[in-house]
Amino acid sequence: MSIQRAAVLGSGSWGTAFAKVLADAGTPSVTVWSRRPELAAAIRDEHHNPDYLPAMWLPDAVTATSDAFEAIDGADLVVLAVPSQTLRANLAAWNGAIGADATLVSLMKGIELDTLKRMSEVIVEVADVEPDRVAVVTGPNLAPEIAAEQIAGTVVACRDIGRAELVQRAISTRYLRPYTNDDVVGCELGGAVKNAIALAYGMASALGFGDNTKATLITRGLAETARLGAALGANPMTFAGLAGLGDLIATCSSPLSRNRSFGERLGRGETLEQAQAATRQTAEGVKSCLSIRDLAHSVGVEMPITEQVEQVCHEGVDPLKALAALMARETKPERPGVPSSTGQ
Ligand SMILES: NC(=O)C1=CN([C@@H]2O[C@H](COP(=O)(O)OP(=O)(O)OC[C@H]3O[C@@H](n4cnc5c(N)ncnc54)[C@H](OP(=O)(O)O)[C@@H]3O)[C@@H](O)[C@H]2O)C=CC1
Ligand SMILES: O=C(CO)COP(=O)(O)O
Repeated sequence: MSIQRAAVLGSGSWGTAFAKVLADAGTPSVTVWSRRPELAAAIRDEHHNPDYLPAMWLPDAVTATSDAFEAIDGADLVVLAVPSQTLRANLAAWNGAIGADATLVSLMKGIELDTLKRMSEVIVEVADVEPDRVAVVTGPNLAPEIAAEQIAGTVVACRDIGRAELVQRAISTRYLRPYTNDDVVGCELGGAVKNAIALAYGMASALGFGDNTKATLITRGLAETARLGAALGANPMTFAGLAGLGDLIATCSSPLSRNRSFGERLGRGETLEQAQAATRQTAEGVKSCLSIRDLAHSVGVEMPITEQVEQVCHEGVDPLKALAALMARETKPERPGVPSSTGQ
């Protein structure tokens, strides 16, 4: 069995690059939904997206429309690529359009404000589908690099491994190698939390801190991600994989990352409003640091880096003071609760 017709809902950087991946992997028909008719026309008629990925040319199998119902009609794969905080309203507007057997794929890396739900949970609730029908694609996948066909790995997470394999086949190309995983919780948390950590990394980088600082942020950022994951039932090994460490490294170290770049702006002294005004694309960590912090509190988990990122973004705390606050925390074992090594 293979995917014959895919709908990609969202024509930003990742939605558009993902449409190319699907077509390059052999999907005969890929329809992108763009909320702006002029952008849908550019993708459909000129085979490129001048606003997000002007250097990328799309295969003939990719077309576009500004009518979401037209995109979804008959699709056996429905890919969601809108900002995390608008997903609920977007999906509600498309209610009833998604076919009874279609597989739904989330590309989004955020946690919903207020409900504290992961994106797959929002999809299950609003589209009223079984969790087994929802897959998550996540990993070190900066859209401009994928668009340029630079080699990368990714993860397709789904509770139903047969469905994960279906999506795996649908996006397997000479430049993208997908692995399956049944740990949806861990994969989604890895993708969401790395955005908050990349904001911290960007701040530290703009403040002139060096590689020791950056390595510490990455490593301790992963530690707090894994702590949250453990409390929410994720497999700890997921965080050592592409959806955890892999994505965290790519996002923190790349100047292409919107989250890291946003953090750099804050580190240079811009206010949240100034940084937002200068940024057109989605930096998910800016809002998700709030929901991740609240999610951690709800299960009694400490996430000091995420908490300080929230303080800088939403309470106007000076990034240098946030770093000082992290350093002033009580000293503790590297892995609290894990028995000491008995090796000599
Ligand atoms: N870019 C990347 O490298 C990667 C991104 N992701 C994740 O994918 C998700 C989508 O990101 P990405 O494509 O990069 O984001 P972009 O910011 O590049 O694009 C956002 C898209 O969503 C649309 N949009 C904005 N607001 C709304 C709304 N209220 N209702 C409906 N559509 C809206 C935009 O339309 P318009 O152009 O009209 O504003 C645009 O098509 C995010 O969760 C991100 O974390 C995951 C992996 C890689
Ligand atoms: O998720 C991404 C890479 O895997 C993209 O990161 P940014 O949203 O920070 O650009």
